[in-house]
Amino acid sequence: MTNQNVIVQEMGMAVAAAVANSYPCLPPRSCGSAAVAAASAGGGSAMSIKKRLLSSLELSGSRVNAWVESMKASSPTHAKATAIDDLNTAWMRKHPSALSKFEQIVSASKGKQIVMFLDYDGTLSPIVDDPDSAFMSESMRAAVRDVASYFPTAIVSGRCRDKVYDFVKLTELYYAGSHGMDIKGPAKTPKYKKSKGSKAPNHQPASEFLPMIEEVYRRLVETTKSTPGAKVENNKFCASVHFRCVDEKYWSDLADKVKSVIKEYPMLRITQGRKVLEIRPTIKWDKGKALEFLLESLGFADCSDVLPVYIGDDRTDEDAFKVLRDRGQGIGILVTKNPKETKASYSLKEPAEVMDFLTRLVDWKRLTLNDEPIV
Ligand SMILES: O=P(O)(O)OC[C@H]1O[C@H](O[C@H]2O[C@H](CO)[C@@H](O)[C@H](O)[C@H]2O)[C@H](O)[C@@H](O)[C@@H]1O
Repeated sequence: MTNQNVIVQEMGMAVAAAVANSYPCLPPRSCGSAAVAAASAGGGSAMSIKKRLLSSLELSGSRVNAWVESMKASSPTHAKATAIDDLNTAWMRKHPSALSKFEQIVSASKGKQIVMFLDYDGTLSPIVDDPDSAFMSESMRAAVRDVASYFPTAIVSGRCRDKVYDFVKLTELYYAGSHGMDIKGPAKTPKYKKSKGSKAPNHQPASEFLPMIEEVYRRLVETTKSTPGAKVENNKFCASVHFRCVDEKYWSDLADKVKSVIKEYPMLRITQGRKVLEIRPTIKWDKGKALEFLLESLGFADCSDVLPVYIGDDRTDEDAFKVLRDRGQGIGILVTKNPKETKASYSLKEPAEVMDFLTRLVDWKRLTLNDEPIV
């Protein structure tokens, strides 16, 4: 892994840089400079120079338009803004808002059981500097509780299961912590009708890595303690090294420190999240596998009458979006304010929109249940 691909960049910055680099900086010399030269050559007062300059510009007709367009394009702010707008529009066409396409989404669920999968950080709680303070709001908790009373609902997080449970505090949910490597079913029996063949899903496919992760966590804490702002989190079956509060000038150095520890553990790999490096076992298990495992445990393996809906904001959620694409089943929704390469079909801008979406889903479900004939 090179320094470049371990240094974490949020996508918006990368897009802006690409846009800035792909635009010319100067207008064509011929139009503007010819007009100025003509004006200066004639001599005279500032006013007459301005008049002649204007008439020269008027006379040039289409060339003037070209110059103005070129000037606009060369203005860094305008060029960037226009190009970013174009990118946003094209991206939104490919990944429309799940709120504006709500009807389309619910009509895809006709005759199917929705199963809801929710990432935690950046999806149910806003991104904050201190990972220990990433609380979810009471209103979000209420929305998730309501959703879980109608649809099987799982939280799928990079955090260890206990920690994410401490934030969410809802016993009726399924939890898949450590990027899906620690799965547990609801402590409280959910209200919705369970499907035939569903079984309690307790699964820890990376349990033999526990001592190794513990050791690596301690070594990472030791190795990174000299980097101001660095923070290492023990997520049980994986560890996270946070860059968010580290000055960018130390990012390469911090990434090197992480690599120097991990190179001694060939059974571990490094993946990237939002200003975080995640150290995890090389086993073929991720959020996508967790989604498949949960669907199977819920009795929906190889079923056509299920509609998994996965909402997440991070690179690690892409494994789940990919599974949905490959199955040709379900709906992936990426939470992002900036265009990003993704396998998700829809988007939402931020956790507040996620809450709106969940609330609308519950309202829609209540309405459809009221519409059902009483027998
Ligand atoms: O799968 P997730 O539930 O999204 O967990 C992924 C990581 O999320 C947390 O880190 C991120 O959120 C922090 C709090 O907002 C933020 O400070 C950090 O920069 C983000 O990367 C969590 O702390 C990690 O352990 C998770 O792996």
